[in-house]
Amino acid sequence: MSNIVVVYHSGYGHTQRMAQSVAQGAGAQLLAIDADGNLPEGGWAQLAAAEAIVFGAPTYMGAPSWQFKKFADASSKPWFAQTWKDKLFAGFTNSAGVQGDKQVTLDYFYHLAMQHSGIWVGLGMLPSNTKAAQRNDANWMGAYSGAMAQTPSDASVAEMLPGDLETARQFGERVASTARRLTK
Ligand SMILES: Cc1cc2nc3c(=O)[nH]c(=O)nc-3n(C[C@H](O)[C@H](O)[C@H](O)COP(=O)(O)O)c2cc1C
Repeated sequence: MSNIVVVYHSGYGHTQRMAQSVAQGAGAQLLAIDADGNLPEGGWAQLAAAEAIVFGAPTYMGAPSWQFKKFADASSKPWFAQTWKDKLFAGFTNSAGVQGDKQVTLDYFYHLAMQHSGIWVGLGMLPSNTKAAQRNDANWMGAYSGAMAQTPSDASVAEMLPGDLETARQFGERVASTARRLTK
């Protein structure tokens, strides 16, 4: 089995639920960035050992949360030594708006992966965008560069949309199957 780590921040639990779906699909370990923007003990070693790293954060004010950015800045240490070079990378985000500037967050994850000389894995799923499309179809959000979820601002974690969570799960499967192909 591939060694995949989903490293994420979630302020209020919604992005954490999405992270759990990605991890379920990928057979990945979850690594939470805490409210102060720090990893738990052993977190950096977990990332160093990973074949694939999946970034996740809510979109706050049109970008990843500051806690994720603090983690990203702290990753300048592996960047200096290029120790994450040639790992697979992927990303996901969740926000209240259907658009809400989520793409900026995915783009940030992509650039972070490129700074680490990684290999980017996109969503790999056609959008559900016909007249017959239903909100809970896989990739109703129409994303390409990573997985997106939209959670209304007054929705609880339990009320997250099953279609978005299923999209996240399938995205995790894709990261895992790509990792298997590259490492066999
Ligand atoms: C400080 C802050 C900024 C936010 N900015 C945006 C935004 O730019 N676009 C958007 O669509 N939603 C925005 N939201 C809504 C969150 O993305 C949304 O509530 C999300 O589900 C929160 O995920 P979490 O529970 O993992 O923190 C913002 C929420 C907060 C608290």
